Amino acid sequence: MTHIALVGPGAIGGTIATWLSQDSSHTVSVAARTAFDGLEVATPQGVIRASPRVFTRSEEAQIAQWVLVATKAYDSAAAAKWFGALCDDRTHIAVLQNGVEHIERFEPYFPRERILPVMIDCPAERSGPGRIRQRGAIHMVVPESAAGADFVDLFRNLPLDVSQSPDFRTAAWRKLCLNSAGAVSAVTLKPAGIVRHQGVAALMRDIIRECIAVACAEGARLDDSVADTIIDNMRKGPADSINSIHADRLAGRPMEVDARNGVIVRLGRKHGISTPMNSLMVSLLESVQ
Ligand SMILES: NC(=O)C1=CN([C@@H]2O[C@H](COP(=O)(O)OP(=O)(O)OC[C@H]3O[C@@H](n4cnc5c(N)ncnc54)[C@H](OP(=O)(O)O)[C@@H]3O)[C@@H](O)[C@H]2O)C=CC1
Ligand SMILES: CC(C)(CO)C(=O)C(=O)O
Repeated sequence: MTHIALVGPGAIGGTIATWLSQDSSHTVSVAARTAFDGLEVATPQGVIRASPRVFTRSEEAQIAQWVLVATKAYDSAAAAKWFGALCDDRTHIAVLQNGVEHIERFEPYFPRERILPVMIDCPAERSGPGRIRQRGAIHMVVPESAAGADFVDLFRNLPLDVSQSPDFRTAAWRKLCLNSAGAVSAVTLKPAGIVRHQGVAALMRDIIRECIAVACAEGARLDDSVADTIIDNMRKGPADSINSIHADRLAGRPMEVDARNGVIVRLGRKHGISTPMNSLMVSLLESVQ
């Protein structure tokens, strides 16, 4: 029996906690900021439900073997406040967030060697506390390592695609390419179908190409064809899909501007790569925060 604690039961955290709860060889508990009754996720395979133990105070927490953090990047310091109550010296932390700085966000609070970064690709939208629509398949990639193998094993009985990669850096940057373009939806308040406008697709391609240039300077292995592949896939996807930074703006929450576009500008500057389109997205989104 593996005890897994999930911190941040929103669109991603709620979906993953509900899936993990379908496997009776785990006990799943949830550290929440806002209390709720039960989880219900409309998945492509049908509706799944779970009633994990939900707590909002650290006095109610128990030590877990795995702590899965799925808060927004800007809530990382607050999420880390749970670690004292959830972790002992054997606990591993898995960071299910977008961006390329999973470890950097949590190493001020936890031993670096027990932090596992997770690239998660899963379009999920929260309609209310504990109510989520999982619009597509879940893919997760972790670095090849003993902890990575353990993490993959948590999902062995579930229909999720979870794998280890010898080149996690490339997987994370490839995902950031997609997310960098998602800023356009947050700026315009238009769902994913806006990519079908030719001028917008061209703008998104430019944003992604800047991301690719910085990714390569950081050691990822991506070429310019990634931009066309991402735009083609977005065009084929559902037009009404709302990405998570767009959802944040609609809900009046802070946005992951720094984790998704700011990081491209910051690291671009470090390598002498100019990133005007990502700078523009950062300025526009910061101006409406
Ligand atoms: N949604 C998506 O489709 C995808 C999102 N991602 C990434 O996954 C990460 C999570 O995104 P997403 O699930 O959309 O975000 P949500 O805003 O839906 O969920 C975040 C959750 O974290 C909770 N939270 C915040 N602070 C704390 C805290 N201190 N303790 C406990 N819980 C806390 C929030 O509480 P409250 O309920 O009070 O708001 C909320 O339930 C982000 O990095 C995002 O970029 C990656 C792939 C796809
Ligand atoms: C674009 C998407 C849905 C892909 O998983 C995502 O990462 C997000 O909404 O933040």
